[in-house]
Amino acid sequence: MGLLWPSVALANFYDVELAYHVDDSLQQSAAQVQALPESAWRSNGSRNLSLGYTQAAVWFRIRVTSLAAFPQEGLLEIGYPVLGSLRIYQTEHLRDHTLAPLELGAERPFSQRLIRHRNFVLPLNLSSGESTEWLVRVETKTSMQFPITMHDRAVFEDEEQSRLIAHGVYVGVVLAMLAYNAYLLIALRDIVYLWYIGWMLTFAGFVLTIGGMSYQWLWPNAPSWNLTALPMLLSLATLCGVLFMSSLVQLQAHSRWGWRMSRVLVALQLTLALGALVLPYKLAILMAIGGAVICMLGVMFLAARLAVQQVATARMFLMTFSVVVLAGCLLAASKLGWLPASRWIDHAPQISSALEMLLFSIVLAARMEAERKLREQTQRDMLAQHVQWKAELETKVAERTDELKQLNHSLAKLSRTDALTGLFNRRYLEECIDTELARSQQEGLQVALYMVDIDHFKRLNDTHGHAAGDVCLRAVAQRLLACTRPGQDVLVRWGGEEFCLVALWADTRQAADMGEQLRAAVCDAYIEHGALQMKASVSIGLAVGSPRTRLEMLDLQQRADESLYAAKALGRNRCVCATLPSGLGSLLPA
Ligand SMILES: Nc1nc2c(ncn2[C@@H]2O[C@H](COP(=O)(O)OP(=O)(O)OP(=O)(O)O)[C@@H](O)[C@H]2O)c(=O)[nH]1
Repeated sequence: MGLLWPSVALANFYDVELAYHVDDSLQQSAAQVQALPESAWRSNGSRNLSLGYTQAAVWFRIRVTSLAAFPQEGLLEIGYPVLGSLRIYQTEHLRDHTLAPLELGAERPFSQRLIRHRNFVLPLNLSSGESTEWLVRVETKTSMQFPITMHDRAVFEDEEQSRLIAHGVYVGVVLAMLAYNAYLLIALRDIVYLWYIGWMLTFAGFVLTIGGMSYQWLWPNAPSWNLTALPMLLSLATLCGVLFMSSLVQLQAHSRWGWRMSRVLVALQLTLALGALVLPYKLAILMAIGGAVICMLGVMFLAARLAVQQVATARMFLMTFSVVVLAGCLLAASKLGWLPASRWIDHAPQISSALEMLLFSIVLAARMEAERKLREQTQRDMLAQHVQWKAELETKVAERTDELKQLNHSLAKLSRTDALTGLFNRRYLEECIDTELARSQQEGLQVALYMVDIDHFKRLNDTHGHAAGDVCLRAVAQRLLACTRPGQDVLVRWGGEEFCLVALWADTRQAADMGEQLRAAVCDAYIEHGALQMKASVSIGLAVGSPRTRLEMLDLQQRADESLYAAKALGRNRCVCATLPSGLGSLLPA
């Protein structure tokens, strides 16, 4: 710290008196001012006079007496670099009218300065006990502040090194933060970094301009721009600050009216920034300061509201922003004389804004981290949701598949079943033929194929009605089914009043016995339909053989058909077997 802030005790080698006189007419000459009585001069004992904004010319009288016991090489520093026009006279030279006054000021090019420094610095060499007096006429559009310091030249140069290091550190921090955030802006494409960069640039520009550094280093030959830049940079910095805060805390998402209010503040600052180009400096800077104060209060109010609503970034913003506000208050208190002057306080804008930039970077990093965590959590939630949905979908698909299977099964069953009798249909028999052929061959059994036809069914239908016919069909089907061996014989409704049975037997006799059983089962008992009692009989054509192929099976079926015709021709209610040695003939009488 000793390096940056060396002691100023050497200033005590000089006795400095400062007084001022206000020339409202703007016409008084240096000689007239010098001739003024002592009562025309005012002084409050301070070396830092602040007279606010004035149209008048103010004459400052500086008396310096060396207290040192040896000759002193000194420098007089007027520490307010934005003063517009200074005309400096050394009183002992006033009688010599050939000597022109020294002209300085922010309205003149930087190159006119005696010593190239952001403040106005004059060399002042005094021998032991020697006194000198200076008259400085100041006219300025800025506030009339006149802080003076007498320095020992060696100490001043030493201190200047420290100041340059401090400025260098500040500019270095700003540049590093700019580069870092420009990288983040490009990498993350998050607009908040653009406003942050804008705020850093304009705020650092404002701090450097008010400290005279911009004029010295950036635009030394543009004195009028220097005055325009100050209010403009202040308004632009405030504008970027509002946009940064609004984007950082996602104001639009959290508070509609807060967001609208921030847009109003932005519009105000934009107007003020453009106004700085055309308005007189005094009006522009006062409006810019007013606008900045309004925005600062507005932004803190909005951040505080969101902080109360537990918005984490708003709380972080509020804490960080308080640092700058505190620095601003310290600076103001110091300028108003409420606090003793201190180099720390003089550099408060630089220190606080550098600190602010660092802290906001931490806030942005914390925000990035929070967003990363949120993104990861969202991904985890989505993954869990996805897994759950997948499981639910799989369960549903399995359920639907089961239902479809059952439906298919039912459909298949339906497509193979006769709706009236409940027996299998002809299609089912088609499907079974291969199995039956294979089984007969494996087990060495003969295939017996029975074609069963109800006798005079048309007459029954015509006599008792179609419904009675249906009842008869169902009863015959059940009686035939009762004669079959479950799981072995295949009985189907062939069509109309006709049935077909395929059964495997060891020999023709067994097959013929079954034919007789079928015939007898049908005609043995009445079929009842309400009060009606019907008698039914069937004719059966039987063919027995050992078919190996579907074609041979078809042949067997044709022979059974022929037997059926024969049974009908022989008088019905009988079973005729095609393979009996006696050829087509009645097995049993009706
Ligand atoms: N009620 C009813 N009648 C049917 C059904 N399918 C066919 N029929 C009738 O069955 C009768 C068959 O008559 P036919 O082919 O002349 O035979 P049939 O009268 O039994 O004479 P034979 O066979 O020579 O003894 C027709 O009248 C058909 O309308 C059915 O599902 N229900």
